[in-house]
Amino acid sequence: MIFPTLDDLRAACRDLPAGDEAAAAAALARQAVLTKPPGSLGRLEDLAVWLARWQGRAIPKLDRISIVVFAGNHGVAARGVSAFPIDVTAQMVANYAAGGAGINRLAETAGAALSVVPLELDRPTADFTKAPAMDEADFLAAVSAGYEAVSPENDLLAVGEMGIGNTTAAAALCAALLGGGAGRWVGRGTGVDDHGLARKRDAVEAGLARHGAKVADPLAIAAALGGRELAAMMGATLAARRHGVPMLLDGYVASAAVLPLSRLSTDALAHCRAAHCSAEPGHKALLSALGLPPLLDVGMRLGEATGAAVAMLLVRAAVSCHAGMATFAEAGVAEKTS
Ligand SMILES: Cc1cc2ncn([C@H]3O[C@H](COP(=O)(O)O)[C@@H](O)[C@H]3O)c2cc1C
Ligand SMILES: O=C(O)c1cccnc1
Repeated sequence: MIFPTLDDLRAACRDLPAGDEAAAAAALARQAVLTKPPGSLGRLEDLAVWLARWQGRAIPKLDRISIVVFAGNHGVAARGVSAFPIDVTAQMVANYAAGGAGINRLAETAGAALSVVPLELDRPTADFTKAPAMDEADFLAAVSAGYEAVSPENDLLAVGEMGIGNTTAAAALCAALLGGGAGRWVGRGTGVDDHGLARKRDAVEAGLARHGAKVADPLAIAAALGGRELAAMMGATLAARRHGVPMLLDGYVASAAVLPLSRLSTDALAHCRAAHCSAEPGHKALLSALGLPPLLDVGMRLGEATGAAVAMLLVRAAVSCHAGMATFAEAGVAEKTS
């Protein structure tokens, strides 16, 4: 296990490696001489420079793109906070293996290798309204599993999740670490009705009442209110940073999972871009708290890294232009005069 103690994990969150400034500068310089008015490719230009910085290459490549989906089960689901039964988590893991889920199709479309990591599905976390969702050992095992799922060889990574009840865990994390009350962070998830929404709000409020005193310690909050798949996404995001792998953040749940990391170290998510803004209403405020404007806003609210997979198409477009366009000199095109 890569993090046997919380202190090991805390140490790994300090002194995070910076990106490659020279590669980023070279990419920026190249953008300035490609045959287009400066800045005319908008955020595609930023994506090319961002990839260059974290890959350490002036001309980034996208030969190895990976998507890892972590699955976990939640004790709080027993409180009627999801529109679907808890068994759906394991059933969807089988669906991933059979190739029938949304992320199977979108990973293939994006040219990404998909792997799925189920995390003790037959042992749901504790109901966080009654006890911490995970004890320290459970939490560290999940963070370690996430860290170990990331290969340093990746050119680009996204992580996603499957876990019935996890939009309630995500809302509880946001409410604890960002404030504003349960109502600001709770949404309909898989599509709960008004009664379900009220049960979610009650659960989040009960979780805050029980564990809110731990807010000074983001890792304690992640263990008390989160879930195994959220902890694993946090571990994977830390691994990507330490290995210099650029990453696309998926939806509300994936973004909430990395919030504790950003509370531990202000620039911990410098290697990340937000793929999209989920239709889950708290996501917009969460992304703004993380300082990460979304690339897309197309009403998706599926999780599974599906939003990130769609944004990979935009990243591929960015690299195709950056690597393949002619410069003014190469094409004999006159440069800007005023
Ligand atoms: C068939 C199905 C496939 C999914 N794939 C992702 N989710 C998404 O919905 C769940 C969170 O919503 P809630 O908090 O309301 O349970 C997570 O599993 C998430 O990944 C799914 C949900 C369902 C039902
Ligand atoms: O945006 C998400 O991550 C999300 C939204 C609804 C259900 N599951 C995940």
